[in-house]
Amino acid sequence: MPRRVLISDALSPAAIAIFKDRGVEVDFQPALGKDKEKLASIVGGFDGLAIRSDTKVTAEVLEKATRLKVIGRAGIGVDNVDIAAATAKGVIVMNTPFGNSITTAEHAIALMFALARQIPTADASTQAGKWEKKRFMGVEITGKVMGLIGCGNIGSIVAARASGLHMHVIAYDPFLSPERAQDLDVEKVDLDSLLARADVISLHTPLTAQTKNILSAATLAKTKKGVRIINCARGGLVDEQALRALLDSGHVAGAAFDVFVDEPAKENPLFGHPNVVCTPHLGASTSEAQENVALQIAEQMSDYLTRGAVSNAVNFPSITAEEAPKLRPFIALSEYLGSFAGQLVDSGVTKVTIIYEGAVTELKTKALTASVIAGLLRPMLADVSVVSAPAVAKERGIVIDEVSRAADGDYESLITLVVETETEERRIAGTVFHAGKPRIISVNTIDVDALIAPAMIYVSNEDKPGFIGRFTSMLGAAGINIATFALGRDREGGSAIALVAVDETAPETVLAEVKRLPGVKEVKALSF
Ligand SMILES: NC(=O)C1=CN([C@@H]2O[C@H](COP(=O)(O)OP(=O)(O)OC[C@H]3O[C@@H](n4cnc5c(N)ncnc54)[C@H](O)[C@@H]3O)[C@@H](O)[C@H]2O)C=CC1
Ligand SMILES: O=C(O)CCC(=O)C(=O)O
Repeated sequence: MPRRVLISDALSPAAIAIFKDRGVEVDFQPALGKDKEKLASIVGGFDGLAIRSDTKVTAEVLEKATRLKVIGRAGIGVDNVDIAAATAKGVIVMNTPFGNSITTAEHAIALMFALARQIPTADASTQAGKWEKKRFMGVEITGKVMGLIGCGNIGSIVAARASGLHMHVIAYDPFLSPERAQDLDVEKVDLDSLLARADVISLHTPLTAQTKNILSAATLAKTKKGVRIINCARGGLVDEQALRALLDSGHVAGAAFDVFVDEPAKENPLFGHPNVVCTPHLGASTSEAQENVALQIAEQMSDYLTRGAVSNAVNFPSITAEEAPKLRPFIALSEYLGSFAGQLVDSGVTKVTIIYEGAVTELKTKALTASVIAGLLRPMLADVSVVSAPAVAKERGIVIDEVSRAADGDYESLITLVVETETEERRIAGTVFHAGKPRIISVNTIDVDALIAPAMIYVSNEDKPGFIGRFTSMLGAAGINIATFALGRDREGGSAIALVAVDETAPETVLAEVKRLPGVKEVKALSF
């Protein structure tokens, strides 16, 4: 079935051609994001949803998105997507972290000049025929201190532009390393120093619990008199009421805001002040940036939907289109190992250790670990997916340990899964041979060599003569055809296992009969 993508915001039409070239069907409805009900009513028909900031992908929308595999945000901030709900549904959320950074940094600089020279009000006054030269006395930018709160992609571009304007740039960003600060020619400072020293403060952080109201009444009170404040990042970083009070008192000389606590902002505490300049979330709105992000998101989404490549996902590790085919058989193996263990354990899983050995360690083991966990949890939770599994496991307090080491045996690549529950430990190992077929090569440290089949029977028994004959006759008498039969034992007369592929699932009654055979310790029907 062809993959279908819904574009529900005003993305550059350049995206459409990319989707079509890659064989993905597109429905372009640029105003749909503003109509929550209509979006929810049609989203169920699509594998991908491409958005900007108007579309709010809430848990309610995701509830209806029964076929959705990927949400692509043509831009940076993904705060209009309920990531936790998307992850829980196994939907990948990807963004384009760099495509609009330059444009947004340029907007911050444009707003700084608009404030310094009062360009919007001077323009309105001049065009009204007033010629008020005395009213619009500005300030020079050269030699002033630019204080950046957040110095990531956009903040560092603003830093470079501000340095070019002969400003002295200081930055407060706990995650900015001293080396990076030095490379950027930025002085790393604490927040209080920034507040005390900056002539212009520009915010460039995401909105998080730590950054919400980072400029509050208390911190704004520590700013230098005459400071100008620019917010091109996210509404909510600045307490708008507190800022208005300081604009009214004259402590803050000007504020330029592109983003607001409530958007679209129809009313706002900052509106109407003569020293305030506002734009309607235009930071990313240049034709260059919009083309960049539209092309990039269309490529990323198509690559995921048609080739399994994952890039710039906020809820899954990246996998390139070249890696995807190499990973695929190991993803299958990982899911089988997890599923095998999940079908064997009877009580709550407490810890999962996955040991990667040999060539497989070169692959994206995070994706393999997610696949193991998905396989493990699926027998208990039907809806779990590779994307949601790690979060679900964490929610349930399952400890996940990943170990990578050099090959130490007969296999080029080996994955061993150890699952601990309150009462037992299970250990299952597998590999992928050159033909790409996953195989189970040991169960509870007993060597075996079994291909995986949709229906299997696992038996653990004492290694005594007569068991195999009785077991196979029992299956034959029940009309169950054996496809393949793999045996293993730890030593003569010790513990043995059988992994039998059958053409149809063995009924409980047959399993109960097998269980009654002398020396049988455990019997399970497995399905993959
Ligand atoms: N107005 C618009 O149209 C646009 C707005 N944006 C927004 O701009 C913001 C910045 O984007 P990028 O630079 O690409 O993000 P980024 O992730 O590259 O940089 C964010 C920086 O904030 C820092 N940070 C995080 N918590 C902090 C804290 N508590 N205090 C100080 N610094 C902290 C991080 O260490 C990081 O260096 C985002 O919120 C994004 O959504 C992005 C594009 C367009
Ligand atoms: O798409 C837009 O216009 C908004 C861009 C934005 O805020 C972002 O990329 O974080």
